[in-house]
Amino acid sequence: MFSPPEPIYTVSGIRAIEERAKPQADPTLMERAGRVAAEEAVRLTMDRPGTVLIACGPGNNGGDGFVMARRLLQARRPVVVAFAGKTERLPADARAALEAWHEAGGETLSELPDPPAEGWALVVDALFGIGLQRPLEAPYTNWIDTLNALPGPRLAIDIPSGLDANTGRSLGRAFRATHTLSFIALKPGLLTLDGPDHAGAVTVRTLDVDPEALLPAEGQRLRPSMFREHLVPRPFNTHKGSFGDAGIIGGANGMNGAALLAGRAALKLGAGRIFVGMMDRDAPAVDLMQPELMLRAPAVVLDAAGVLALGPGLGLADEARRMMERALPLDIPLILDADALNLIAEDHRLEQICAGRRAATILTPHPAEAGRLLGSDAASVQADRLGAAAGLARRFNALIALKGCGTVVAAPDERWWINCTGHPGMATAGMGDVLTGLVTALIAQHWPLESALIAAVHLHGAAADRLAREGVGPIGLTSGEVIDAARAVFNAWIVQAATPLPESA
Ligand SMILES: NC(=O)C1=CN([C@@H]2O[C@H](COP(=O)(O)OP(=O)(O)OC[C@H]3O[C@@H](n4cnc5c(N)ncnc54)[C@H](OP(=O)(O)O)[C@@H]3O)[C@@H](O)[C@H]2O)[C@@H](O)CC1
Ligand SMILES: [K+]
Repeated sequence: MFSPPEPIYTVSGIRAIEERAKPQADPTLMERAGRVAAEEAVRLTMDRPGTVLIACGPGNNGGDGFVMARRLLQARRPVVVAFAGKTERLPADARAALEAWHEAGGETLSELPDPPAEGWALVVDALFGIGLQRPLEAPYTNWIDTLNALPGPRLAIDIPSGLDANTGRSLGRAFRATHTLSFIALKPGLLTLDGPDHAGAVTVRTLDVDPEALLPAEGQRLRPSMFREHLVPRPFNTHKGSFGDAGIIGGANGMNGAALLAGRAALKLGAGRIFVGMMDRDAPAVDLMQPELMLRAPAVVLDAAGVLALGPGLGLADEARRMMERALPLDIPLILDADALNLIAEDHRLEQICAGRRAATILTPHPAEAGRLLGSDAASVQADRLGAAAGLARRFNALIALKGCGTVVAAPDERWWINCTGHPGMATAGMGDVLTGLVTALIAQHWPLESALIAAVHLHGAAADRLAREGVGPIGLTSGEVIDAARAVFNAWIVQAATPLPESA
């Protein structure tokens, strides 16, 4: 549960580590990679006797495949190698690996063979790794289509072929793995955008290299250990005033529910008092499902809140714009989502006030909102989620949570994290409002902003994961259900955090 955060490196980072590790590496990194890949193949085929198919490509990813094949052959596992490249164009290490495979008695085919009657025990993709430069074309796309159509377990070596290791974008076509064995460290592309749909279960083998000793982590996979120090039981001698005054402003006509969901999430994650300012003058005066919430006029909430979230169902009317003009200069932390972001995107003056704020700001855009803020569009944001999140963090001097598959959190000082909790059932109405409420609650309870955002993002997904495990969703999951589950997961974390670590940890 509290395992350390895992470093993530982009391709240039991995290359830099490789350069530094290579001179001392004996056996070579490729030898090590092929060996651990063979071990993984043995593990995956423990109860599946039969032949392993390895598809090898024109670079060092293919070289890993040749070493793997040799190791499996030496372990008396039947293995077939298909090589989609030219021997004379292979890089030196990969060519040596191919020669060693031939010397060990192995053969290479130049086309993918038909599967045996009983099917392949395992299909291995060693076509392309982090050296992929451009969208794949025929014949590689045909190879990948054929491999993807094969039943049974499919193992990708380092990264599924066709996936951009930096962005997670499928370039033309990408291998769909059930398992990915990645070397040295995680790459962002495994964790965000199309990555999780293609990588399956990801395992990292460091190849006896300590990446962080050679290059500080560029990013990190989000883990509860990063905010463990704040997961502490409440002292007995406290009262509701000890846990902060959270304000939520939104809930325009037709969107009352968005503000209520955010308020309920803030309540159930422990904020002391929650003021919900409804933009809709005809909104109910009380949330009958959650009468603990104090529904007030938005102007009252502006004055009452120690931390303020603007956006859930805020709308784009002039009153909403005026509310933003009053809220942005306040000297309290602000969480901006949904229409608060859209208003900033369409009003240069609001944008400037927001970027120049002295107090802390958090923006939680989805890709379309991020696109509007950056003056681009959702597709451009998705083409480089890390870059978009980092760009927004710099532009607004704010913490950013760019939502979507593999939410990217970015800080203005260039640090970033990728979250891996959550599932597609979360793509439903109100889910962003709940996240807003969770972040607001933690800040109300005096968590440092960065920890609050990271914890809320992780918790949001972990709550949905817990529900899915219990049979609630993924499809049809509602955001209201996530609120109750978030409360349960959060309290469980606090109990676990108080449990002493075993001696060996
Ligand atoms: N880093 C490490 O520490 C370690 C790395 N190791 C392994 O090395 C892998 C990286 O190897 P790599 O650099 O040779 O790149 P790789 O992915 O095999 O592809 C390059 C080849 O593909 C070609 N090519 C590219 N795009 C193409 C396209 N769209 N369509 C067609 N061709 C395309 C490109 O040709 P070109 O672009 O020049 O035409 C070149 O021939 C890494 O993922 C890991 O598995 C481990 O051995 C040990 C530790
Ligand atoms: K691969």
